[in-house]
Amino acid sequence: MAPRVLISDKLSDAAVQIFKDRGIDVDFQPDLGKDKDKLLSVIDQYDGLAIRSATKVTEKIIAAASRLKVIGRAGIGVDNVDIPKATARGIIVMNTPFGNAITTAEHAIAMMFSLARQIPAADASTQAGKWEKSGFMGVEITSKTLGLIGCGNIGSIVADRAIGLRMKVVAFDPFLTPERASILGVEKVELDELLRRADFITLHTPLTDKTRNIIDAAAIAKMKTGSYLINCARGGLADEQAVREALDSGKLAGAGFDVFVEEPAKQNVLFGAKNFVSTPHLGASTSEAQENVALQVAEQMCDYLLHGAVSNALNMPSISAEEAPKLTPFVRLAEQLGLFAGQLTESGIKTIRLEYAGAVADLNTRALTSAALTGVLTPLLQTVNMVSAPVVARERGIEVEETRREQKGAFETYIRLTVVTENQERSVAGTVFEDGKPRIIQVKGINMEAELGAYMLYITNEDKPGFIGQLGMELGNSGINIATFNLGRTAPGKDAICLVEVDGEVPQEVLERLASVAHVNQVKKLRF
Ligand SMILES: NC(=O)c1ccc[n+]([C@@H]2O[C@H](COP(=O)([O-])OP(=O)(O)OC[C@H]3O[C@@H](n4cnc5c(N)ncnc54)[C@H](O)[C@@H]3O)[C@@H](O)[C@H]2O)c1
Ligand SMILES: O=C(O)CC[C@@H](O)C(=O)O
Repeated sequence: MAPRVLISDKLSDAAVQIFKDRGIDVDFQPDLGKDKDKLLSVIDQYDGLAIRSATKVTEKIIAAASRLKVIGRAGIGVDNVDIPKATARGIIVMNTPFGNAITTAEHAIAMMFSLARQIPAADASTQAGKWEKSGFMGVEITSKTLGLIGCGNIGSIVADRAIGLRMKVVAFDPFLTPERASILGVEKVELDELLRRADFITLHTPLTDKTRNIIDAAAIAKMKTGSYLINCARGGLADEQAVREALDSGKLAGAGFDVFVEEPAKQNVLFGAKNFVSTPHLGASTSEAQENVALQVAEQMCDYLLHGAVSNALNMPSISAEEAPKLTPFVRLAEQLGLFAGQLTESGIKTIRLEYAGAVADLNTRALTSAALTGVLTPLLQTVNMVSAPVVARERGIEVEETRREQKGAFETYIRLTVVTENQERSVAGTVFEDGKPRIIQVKGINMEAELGAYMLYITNEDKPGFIGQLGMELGNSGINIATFNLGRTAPGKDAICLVEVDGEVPQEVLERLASVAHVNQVKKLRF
């Protein structure tokens, strides 16, 4: 069955076409996202949800989204998605980090000109027939200092445009390296210095605990009298009440906001203030940007739903479309190793160790580790997947270790997984042969070569004559057909391990009879 995607916000039609062309069943209901109850009632029918900012993907929506695998945000900010809850449910959240950056940077520059020349107020006055030529004295931008708070994708483009306008640009961004600042032609400064020196300040950070109200009354007090403030990033970066007071007192000569603490902003303390210019979250609203983000999100969601390729996910390492086919058999192997160890683990897990040797070490081992963790945790939790497994492991205090190395041994490439519990340490290793099928090559240090089927028996025993015959007879007498049989031992007459693939479920009473066969130490059924 083709995956089903719901587009619940106003996305460019280009996205719909991409989904259709790639064989995905798509429902385009651009206003559905605003109707929380309706969304809640239909979300369980979809594998993918494509949104902009109007759809709020809350904990409740995520809880009801039993089939959902991916949420695609056509845009940058994902503050309308409960990412921790999505992650816990194994749902990938992806965005399109570059598609609307130029457009948003241009909006910030447009705001700067609007403020410098009071264009909106002058326009309203002129169209009202007032011709107030002396009422709208402006300021020149050339040679003024622009202070960027946040110098990532959008901030850097704003810097580039501002330098083109012959402005001096200073930037406060703790993650901006001096090298990058020098490439961009901006001066990296601390916040206080920026506040003190800038004629125009523009905000380009996400809204976090650190950036909320980064422009508050105390920050405004440090700014130049007659300076300007622009916010085209997120409502809440500036304290709206404090900005209003600064506009009223003339401390700020103007402020331009595209984003508000509460959106849609039908009322706001800033409305009506002198030289306050506002737009209704239009930063990303150009046909070019909307086409870009719609195409990109649709492609990314299709790549994931159809091929498992992951790009621009906020809660999962990237797997390129090119890499996905190479990775797939190793993902299966890693998950099988995890399932194997997870089903044999009965006490609290302290550490899960992954060792990648040979060619597999050059692949995306973060994704493989996620797959292995999924396998280990599935017998305990059932609903865990590659997105949620690393978080679940962390929450449970499980230490995850990963090592990679070149391999010169018998197998060209292999993965070894070790689970350390309070009581013991158990390792299982596997490889992928040329046929693309995963094989188990070592269990607890004992070499063997076993393909895992859906129904397996794991038996540990002493290596004694007659054991195999007795085991086969017991299974045969119970009507259970053996599909494959694999043995390994430490040394003749010593510890041995037997992996038997059977054609169906083995009832409990048969397991008990097998456990009582002479020389058997342990019998456990495993499912893959
Ligand atoms: N108005 C709109 O329609 C619109 C459109 C696109 C993006 N946005 C918003 O614009 C903002 C920036 O987007 P971006 O693509 O440039 O993001 P980005 O992640 O590329 O850049 C953000 C920058 O902020 C910096 N930063 C983080 N914490 C900081 C702090 N405490 N102080 C200073 N800098 C800090 C980061 O180091 C990073 O360089 C986001 O909030 C995004 O949601 C708004
Ligand atoms: O979708 C929009 O119109 C706004 C997008 C913008 O806020 C973003 O973070 O990308």
